Amino acid sequence: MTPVLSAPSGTGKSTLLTRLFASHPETFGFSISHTTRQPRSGETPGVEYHFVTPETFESMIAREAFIEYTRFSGNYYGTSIDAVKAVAERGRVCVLDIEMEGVKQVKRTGLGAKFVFLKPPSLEVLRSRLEGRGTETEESLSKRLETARVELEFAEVPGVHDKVIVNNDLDKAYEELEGYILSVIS
Ligand SMILES: Nc1ncnc2c1ncn2[C@@H]1O[C@H](COP(=O)(O)OP(=O)(O)OP(=O)(O)O)[C@@H](O)[C@H]1O
Repeated sequence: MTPVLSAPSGTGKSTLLTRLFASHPETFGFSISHTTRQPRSGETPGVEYHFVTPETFESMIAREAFIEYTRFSGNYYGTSIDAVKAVAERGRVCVLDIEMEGVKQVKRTGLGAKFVFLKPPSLEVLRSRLEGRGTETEESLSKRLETARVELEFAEVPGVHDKVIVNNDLDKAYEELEGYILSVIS
């Protein structure tokens, strides 16, 4: 059973998953995604992401190396089959951290998955979190907010997600996420 966590960018997936993995270091493992975006300061190739060129990424698409991939804000992001296998080979549960298009693709693969959607309290709060993180330009901020609107609409479709958690109070959201994920993997 693979837990899949999705959310609009900036909702708090990385924050919550970092906490989940730190609390249960023996249980979980991140699959390392591929991306064509530039590393941000403090990011190490092969740790947060495998940073690759668009040419390399497209050759991986052609040989069907990805479980899911998306083009977002002008860059590709994808989860390779090998990256997920690498986690299982270490005896860990792989939690997939992906966005809406990835959710649709994983649904099509027939991979045994439980879909958890993390929801921002509102689009206004999401905007201020993205601004507070200090990683966005005005242009990338409005792109992310527009994408978020579409993702929130998709999340309303009945049956798409097995669990919806609103990330308002971080500690409460964490407890809900931890409780749910531990229950589906045991
Ligand atoms: N419950 C919360 N209350 C207030 N701030 C929060 C909360 N959860 C996360 N944040 C803050 O919101 C910002 C975005 O969180 P984070 O980087 O974890 O989002 P993300 O969903 O992983 O985004 P991306 O998909 O773009 O990587 C961070 O600065 C984080 O500290």
